[in-house]
Amino acid sequence: MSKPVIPPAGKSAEGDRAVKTTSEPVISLHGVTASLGARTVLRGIDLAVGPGEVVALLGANGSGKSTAVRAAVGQVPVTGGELTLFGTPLARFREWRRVGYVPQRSTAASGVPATVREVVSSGRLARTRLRPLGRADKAAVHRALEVVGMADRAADSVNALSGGQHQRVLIARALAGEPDLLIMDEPLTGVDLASQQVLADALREQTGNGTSVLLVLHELGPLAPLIDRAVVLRDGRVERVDQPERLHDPSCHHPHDTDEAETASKIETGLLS
Ligand SMILES: Nc1ncnc2c1ncn2[C@@H]1O[C@H](COP(=O)(O)OP(=O)(O)OP(=O)(O)O)[C@@H](O)[C@H]1O
Repeated sequence: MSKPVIPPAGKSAEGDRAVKTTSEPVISLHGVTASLGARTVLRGIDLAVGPGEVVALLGANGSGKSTAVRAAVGQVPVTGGELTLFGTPLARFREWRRVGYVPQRSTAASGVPATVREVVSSGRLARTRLRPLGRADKAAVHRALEVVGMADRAADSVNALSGGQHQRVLIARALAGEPDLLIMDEPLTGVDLASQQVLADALREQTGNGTSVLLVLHELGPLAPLIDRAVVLRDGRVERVDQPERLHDPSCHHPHDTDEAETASKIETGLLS
């Protein structure tokens, strides 16, 4: 199998677009099935994210979005179909430093009094192994903290943060690893609108450098312009795939085009039925 082409940091937008159309997906699910307990949750998911692409997983509560991304990072066993990361079947994939994962609303606190900087630094572990953080590692940690607007809280205990601030720290931890693929499960939950815009700007910068993003969302919000494709799940299957940027482009709308407006609004909520 040929090696995937990942554009280097600082690559031009034109170059990224060219790579998008020609390279193999950084993540690919084909007919993927998965069960939780006795319940079949994924019933044959097809999904692919190319280099530099941003794909949103939408759908009603319980449609299988979290299960799909958890399967992609090996947290839920796949019972059928094919799942590859960077062209390698999941079972043989070892390059986890290339993947940044932000789980669904969880806390950065562990009972152990860690500082914000320590938690974000742990995002470099897969790169540094057990070596102390070098200058480049510290710079990446600082930059990730700045990107999410938490640099001034670096020395604070994570136990002293609000829910939305925890979320920003977890996003910074994923960004600190400078991943080629960022997988985020509802990163906007509990994050105020201004911070959502900060995250949108951060993601735009990451994707400009060639990072691919797969994220679970309930609302596109400020991320809408970044999203190349919205994959809507329903009852463990892909119900439809849309291009929200086109749907949100006012030039694409006609005042009387109520069907399209209605579809756009349903995609916005992820409750397309
Ligand atoms: N541990 C579990 N055991 C059995 N069933 C589960 C388990 N966790 C989740 N489920 C079920 O799997 C289905 C899909 O859950 P999942 O969390 O993937 O949905 P989701 O689309 O991410 O939902 P939400 O928007 O509410 O986060 C749901 O019907 C849920 O009840």
